Amino acid sequence: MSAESTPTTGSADFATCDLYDADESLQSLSLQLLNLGGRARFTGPIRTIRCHRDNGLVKELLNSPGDGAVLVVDGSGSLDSALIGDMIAASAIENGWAGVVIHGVIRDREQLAEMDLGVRALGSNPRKSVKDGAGEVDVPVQFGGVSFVPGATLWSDADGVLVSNV
Ligand SMILES: O=C([O-])CC(=O)C(=O)O
Repeated sequence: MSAESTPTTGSADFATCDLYDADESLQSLSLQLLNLGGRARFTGPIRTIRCHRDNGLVKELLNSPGDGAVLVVDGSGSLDSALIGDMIAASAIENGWAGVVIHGVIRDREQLAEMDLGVRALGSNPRKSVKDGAGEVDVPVQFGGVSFVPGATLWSDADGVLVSNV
């Protein structure tokens, strides 16, 4: 299977191992983000947010049309407050987002595990974030040795996360 022949949105049938074998230039995330959503395999074009313990922008963006995109949130790796929970995840599903990859934590872990959304994060914390809206949308972000550029494609499954180069 090649990356070119793989559907690029939604919960398509692919294997990240096969994609990597077909194209070793793909970026692979070594950071072991947990698979916490009910959709374990997801892919789509990347949108991004950079924020720190403030999920105002995350809530706003996931409440707008996702068109099959994956939102990558660089929460600077903070374990101190959740960047999404079940309400924000529900609005992401309603708005057609494929998934959310978070360098940070979530809450409502049991509920997210049952929801049809890809969710990867460092873990969970019941403490919520503030909603002042501080941060940046659709800027390139980096973590775990991977550069996440808006418009690049992300694939996530049980084995890990791959990102195309743009
Ligand atoms: O509102 C938040 O900050 C997170 C949350 O609990 C939810 O999405 O349900």
